[in-house]
Formats: sequence, structure tokens, C-alpha cells
Amino acid sequence: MPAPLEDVADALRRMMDLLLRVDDDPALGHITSELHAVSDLLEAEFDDERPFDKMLHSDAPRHDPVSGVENAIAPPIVVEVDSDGTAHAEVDFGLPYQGPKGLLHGGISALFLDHVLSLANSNNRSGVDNGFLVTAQLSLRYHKPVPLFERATVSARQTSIDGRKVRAAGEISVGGEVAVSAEGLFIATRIRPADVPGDKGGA
Ligand SMILES: CCCCCCCC/C=C\CCCCCCCC(=O)SCCNC(=O)CCNC(=O)[C@H](O)C(C)(C)COP(=O)(O)OP(=O)(O)OC[C@H]1O[C@@H](n2cnc3c(N)ncnc32)[C@H](O)[C@@H]1OP(=O)(O)O
Repeated sequence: MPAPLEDVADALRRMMDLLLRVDDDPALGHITSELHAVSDLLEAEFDDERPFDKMLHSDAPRHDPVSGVENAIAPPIVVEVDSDGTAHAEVDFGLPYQGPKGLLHGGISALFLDHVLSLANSNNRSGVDNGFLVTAQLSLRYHKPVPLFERATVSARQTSIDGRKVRAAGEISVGGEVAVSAEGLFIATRIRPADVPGDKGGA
């Protein structure tokens, strides 16, 4: 059963989508006041320390803009990692991700590929120094536009490990055809999860 924070994020996703469908309307003034009233309620509960702490210490990502179930910016996608190390997720991109009319914004493609390439690396870290694996380089090729409202598959696999340097490649495909392909270099930071107080090594 979804947790309350997931429910709220879902409600916010619905609203963001609707806001991109309405035109100027007299009701918008009232909606703006209502939203500020809700934000005032949230602000009263705000705990300055919580978001960063939660991201660092949770076992599953809940706040990131791709898979984060508590982040309304995220669709969110569910990434599965197969036994052969291939990471993949399915997603129907909607209006909040639009760039050219009816098409996915290219920066959003980069975001989703970065994320799924990262998860393809999280499965196999043998021989990699035990730091956080961060993106050092991401190279993209946009072959075809990605249409909104159609099922897209984002997939990635690790291609090599060389000391602290790990490489992965992946693509966004629609209807079985590659629309965007990516190659990424990820480097294990010198800072290790064990150096961060209270960290469980989740990210
Ligand atoms: C269903 C499965 C569930 C699993 C759940 C798992 C939990 C997941 C949790 C959560 C979700 C994940 C969310 C994904 C997030 C996506 C990834 C990001 O967004 S990461 C953030 C963006 N990236 C940065 O902020 C990096 C910023 N840069 C740096 O910190 C440094 O520059 C760093 C660490 C990359 C390198 O710095 P140095 O000082 O440690 O590196 P030096 O020692 O100089 O270099 C090492 C080697 O790498 C090369 N190198 C360094 N930087 C390079 C670069 N940019 N390009 C090419 N080569 C580079 C060097 O030439 C050197 O090579 P030679 O060993 O000599 O051969």
C-alpha cells in the first residue's frame, strides 16, 4: 500500500499534468491561493535535515527525479535489474517532460539514461573501489524523436570496469527502435559510503 508521502506526490503529479492542459481561466486565482494554503501547512511541518538525510540513508531511492516515489517530478519509473546485469524500465512520458511539441525534451532523455546507466552499474561493482559511483561523462546520440504518450523502454548495461572507472551503455527505444543511445563513464569517488556518518551504502 502506498505510503502517505507517495500519495501526496501522486496527487501533485496529477495537478502538474492538469496545469499543462488548462488555459488562462478566472478559477486560477482561487487555485493559486488554495495551493499556497496547502504549502503553508507543509512549511509548518518542514524539517530542514530530513530530505538530504533520507536520500543518503535509505536503501531505495525515494527522492530522485527519475525513480523517486516521493518526488512529483519523477514519473516515477521502476527499474529492474536482470541477472545478466541489464537494467530496464518502461515509461510513458507525459506533458511535464515535453520539449518540442508532442516530443520528449532531450535533456529529459539524458536524465533518464544517466539514471538507468547508473543502476546497471550498481549490480556489479566487483573490483571497483568502494566509493560512490558518479557520472563523469555522458555521451548521447539522438537518432529519432521520442513521442510523448507512447511506451518507451529505457535500458542499460555495464560495458567495462577499469579500476575506479566503470563504463555503461544504454538506449531509449520506442516500438523496438532505438531513439536515443548513450555511453557513460562513471568514477568511484575517493569518499566512500563508510566515510559518511550513518550511511548504509545505498547510493
Ligand atoms: C533496482 C535496483 C535498485 C538499486 C538501488 C541502488 C541505489 C541507487 C541510489 C540512488 C539512485 C542513483 C541516482 C543516480 C544518479 C545518477 C548519477 C549522478 O547523477 S552522479 C552526480 C553527477 N556527477 C558528479 O557530480 C561528479 C562530479 N565529479 C567528481 O566528483 C569528480 O570529478 C570525479 C569523482 C568524477 C573524479 O574526480 P577525482 O579527483 O576522484 O578523479 P581523478 O583521481 O582525477 O581521476 C581518476 C581517473 O578518472 C579520469 N577522469 C576523471 N574525471 C574524468 C572525466 N570527467 N572524464 C574522463 N575521465 C575522467 C582521470 O583522468 C583518471 O584517469 P586515470 O586513472 O589517470 O587513467
